[in-house]
Amino acid sequence: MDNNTQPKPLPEKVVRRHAEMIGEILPDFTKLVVEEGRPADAVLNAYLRTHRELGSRDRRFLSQAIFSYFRWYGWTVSKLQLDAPEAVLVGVALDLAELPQSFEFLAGRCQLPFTIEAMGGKGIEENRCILNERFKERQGFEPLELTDLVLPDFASVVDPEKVVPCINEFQARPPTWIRSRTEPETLISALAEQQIEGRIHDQVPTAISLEGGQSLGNALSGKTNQFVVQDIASQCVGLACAPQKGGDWWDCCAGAGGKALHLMDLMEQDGKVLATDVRIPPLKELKKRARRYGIKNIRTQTFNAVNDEPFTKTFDGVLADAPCSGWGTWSRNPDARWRASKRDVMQCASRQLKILNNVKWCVKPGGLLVYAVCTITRPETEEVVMNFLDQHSNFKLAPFTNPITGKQTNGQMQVWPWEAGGDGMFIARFVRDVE
Ligand SMILES: C[S@@+](CC[C@H](N)C(=O)[O-])C[C@H]1O[C@@H](n2cnc3c(N)ncnc32)[C@H](O)[C@@H]1O
Repeated sequence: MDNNTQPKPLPEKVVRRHAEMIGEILPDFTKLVVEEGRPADAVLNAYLRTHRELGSRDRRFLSQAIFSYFRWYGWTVSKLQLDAPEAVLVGVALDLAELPQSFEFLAGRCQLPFTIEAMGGKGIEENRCILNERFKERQGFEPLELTDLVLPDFASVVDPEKVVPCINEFQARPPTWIRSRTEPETLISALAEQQIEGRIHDQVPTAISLEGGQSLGNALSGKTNQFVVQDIASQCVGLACAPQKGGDWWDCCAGAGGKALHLMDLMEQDGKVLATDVRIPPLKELKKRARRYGIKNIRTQTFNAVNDEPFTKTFDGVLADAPCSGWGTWSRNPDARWRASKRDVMQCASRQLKILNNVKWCVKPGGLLVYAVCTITRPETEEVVMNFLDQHSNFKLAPFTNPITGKQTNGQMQVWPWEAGGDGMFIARFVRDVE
């Protein structure tokens, strides 16, 4: 969409339909997401697949409504016990600086004790005070606290000093990041032609951010093999691996291959990557993506990194981008926090250590083992590293440059969500003794 033109007003029957949809679908969505633990984007996509009659403005409306609803659910539903339409409305008002037409219409039908206005851009603390003031006469009212926006156990597994800044960060949608596979300026110019502002990161010249929600397919059509959508924190993992040209790497939890593709690009296609995962569908997707990007030397294979016998072959580097609690991605997936638990964190930590213990056999003497998780909990980050080092005296932390700050690490780094405006991510790099 051309950002300089005002969107055309929607016909009343459309905004009426939007308002009705909220009451119809939100109760089921809430059950599926909060009680049955299904990701909101998967639930929404499944709904859209069975409702082909919905067009792009309906999809935009639903996406905004649902993500704002889950982002502020801890205040609106858990604490204030608002019904779905009111909770959606307050959530959207907290997120946006201007209420879109369908939400204005919804406001006319809601039973709030005050006239709702857009509150986005004011800051969470100010908005918390405003809402406390507005709802204080409600029966059973308890003041809203920042910590209502995460689960009660949050502070017991995250560095206490980081609790407030993390919650602040989770309440806003981060930019979309792409990794440029060409001169980044080429992409910046192509985006500018579509009135989209792309910004190159100060320290990571291949990382470009754009405001979230832009359709890249249209803006960069014709250039789709020249960039990869990849969060800045995820790009840091490949940079920490720093594979040498001609290198032989194993990406043992490769998924759809965001990092495997990056490793090949960093080696300028001169090298090879074995990409394994316990699930077949993401590996098929990886193969498709590699073909689209013209990347040849990635071989895929299923492998259970916890239980399967490690290969007898050794590699220059092994990357374990391990399954984790995902708490670093809560700004992008605001619903995920409502099905999180400390128990899950502890189970993830135990599985992560098992993966490292299993795949370490495949690191060449003098080779690298890189551990990455998109989370911010201590049990899955520094404690996994401590336990691994305690158990394996032939591995040491291998210092590397923090790609975001340009400063030297001691071999491990936590990317906090506010540091780069992306996901939270932890990276540790070990080197195996030469013997
Ligand atoms: C954080 S994701 C990997 C993302 C991927 N590296 C990327 O950059 O796109 C973790 C992956 O680990 C896989 N996984 C989970 N348990 C596993 C296991 N026991 N062995 C191997 N892979 C596993 C999941 O299927 C998931 O694809």
